[in-house]
Amino acid sequence: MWQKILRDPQAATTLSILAVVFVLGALAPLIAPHGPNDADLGMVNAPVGTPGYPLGADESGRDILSRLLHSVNTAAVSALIGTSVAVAVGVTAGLVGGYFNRVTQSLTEWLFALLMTLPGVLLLVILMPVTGGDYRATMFIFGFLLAPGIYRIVRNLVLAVKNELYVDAARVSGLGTFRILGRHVLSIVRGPIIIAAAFMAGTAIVTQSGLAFLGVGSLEIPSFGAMISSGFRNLYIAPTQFLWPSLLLGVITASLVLLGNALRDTLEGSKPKPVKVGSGQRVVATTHVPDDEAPEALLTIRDLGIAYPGVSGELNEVVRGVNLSIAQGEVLGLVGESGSGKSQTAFSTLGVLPPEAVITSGSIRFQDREMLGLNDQQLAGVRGREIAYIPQEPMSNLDPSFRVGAQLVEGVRAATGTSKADARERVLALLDRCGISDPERTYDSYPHEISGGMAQRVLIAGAVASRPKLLIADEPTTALDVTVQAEILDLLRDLLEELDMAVLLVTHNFGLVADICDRVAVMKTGEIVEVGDTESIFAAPRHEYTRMLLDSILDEDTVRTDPPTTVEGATS
Ligand SMILES: Nc1ncnc2c1ncn2[C@@H]1O[C@H](COP(=O)(O)OP(=O)(O)OP(=O)(O)O)[C@@H](O)[C@H]1O
Repeated sequence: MWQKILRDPQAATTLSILAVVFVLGALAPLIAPHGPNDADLGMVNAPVGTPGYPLGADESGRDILSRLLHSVNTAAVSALIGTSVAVAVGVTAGLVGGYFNRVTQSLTEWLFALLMTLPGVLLLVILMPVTGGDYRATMFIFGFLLAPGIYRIVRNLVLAVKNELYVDAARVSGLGTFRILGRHVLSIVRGPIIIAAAFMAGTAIVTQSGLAFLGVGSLEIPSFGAMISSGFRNLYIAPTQFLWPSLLLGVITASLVLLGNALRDTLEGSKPKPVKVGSGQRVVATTHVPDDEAPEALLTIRDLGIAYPGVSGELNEVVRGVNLSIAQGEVLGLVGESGSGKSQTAFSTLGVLPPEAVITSGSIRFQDREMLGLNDQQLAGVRGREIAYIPQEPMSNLDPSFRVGAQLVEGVRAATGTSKADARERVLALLDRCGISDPERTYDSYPHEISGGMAQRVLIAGAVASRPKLLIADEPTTALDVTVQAEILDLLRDLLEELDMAVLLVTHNFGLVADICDRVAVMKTGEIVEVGDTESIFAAPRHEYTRMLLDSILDEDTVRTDPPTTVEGATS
């Protein structure tokens, strides 16, 4: 995290400025020529450059440079107290209010809503008799007034994260509440808290200065506010008295705000981004590749390279020099171990790689049209119409807020432009065709009301609705149980015959490959190692890795006694 922050020019510059200012402040007792309150009546309103008074002296003959240096310390202490109290109170209440039961949630919410209604600066002025004018006590109270900002951030993040599967997994693995909060929840809120703390430090400094400007607090304490107030009174006699503290206060608060912005860019930008449809993909490749493919090829992938930036910005290729082609009506199986690059290859064809992905080389031609470099609008004309997609996890591809029918109708209307009534008829017929026994009921159901197998049938119905020329199926049966897998497989086989679609089938499942694929491409660590028709790949695999994959198929009739086969570079 620190490496990332320091590599950002804005963060590095503002951090350096703040470090220099606050170190000078800390050294004030050693380097300041005078005490902050040492007055010399002979030096009243001494101009800039007076010997011993480089920035001049104020209306009481006090050295402005010395007071500035000591004021930095007052600002630092104010920021430290205000921010620490806000973070401690806000984080604790946010964790408790977000994680525990409804009563605790309502109680903390009510308390913090009440806190937010209090008039901040006015309250601090009113409480002066309580604080005795001590700016530290004032900043302590101000920390409570800042806490709702942190509380809201933490509470919302906790509410979002507490029902995640990994938090459930931690719970069932026996971790106590505080371990879960510390390990799984606090790590999520850390970034946003750091960002908010930077902004709050600036707010605390400005508020303390504002109070001092108004004369709230001890006159003995050197502070930017008190200096600005004194300079203000002398504005026409000695304008620079007003300039120096204003300038330094401006530099400190601007640096804190810019630092907060830079932290937000670096820390929030570092969160893993989900795959986004329509986010476009960055292509740095020259997409012109000699077209030596057979004219009947529907999809031709040539020399495809996909990379992701590593921690220090270097590109790591996860797909290299991939060549594939699929003819009209052909079913091509793309097999390989987990992480070999199958899904990346499929996603690049659909134009849905994550935004950080970079296509480093190659070309993807679909029906003689180059797909790489198309913008989202151009891709939208192809996706869902001519190229359709069936995902691995059907449930996560259906929006839980809408009924199944409404989601399918939306897709059909976008692809075909038919009326709502026609689209409904078509969807009901498709659901029926895809083996859903009560299409009307499924049409009116929410995703959580149907089973995984039904959800996959729904998505298959949606995918084939526009009679696409190419279907990309990413492990379409993996998330389903064995009997449902067989039914879905039957359905796919029937639909392929009926619609004469080409299919790119990404799978681990050799049974599925043997059943419906005409040809197979085998991928290993980002490269295609073997391509051939299904029969010859099964009968006589040429590559050692293909043999290893085939040898790993479980045989139901034989009890395996041999040790697992391995090849260099393959993971188990
Ligand atoms: N957003 C990402 N950032 C960095 N690397 C990524 C990202 N997405 C995928 N990869 C890497 O790309 C490689 C190929 O991933 P891909 O999902 O294509 O594998 P796969 O063969 O489909 O695996 P599986 O069968 O498990 O889905 C993996 O090493 C993975 O770590």
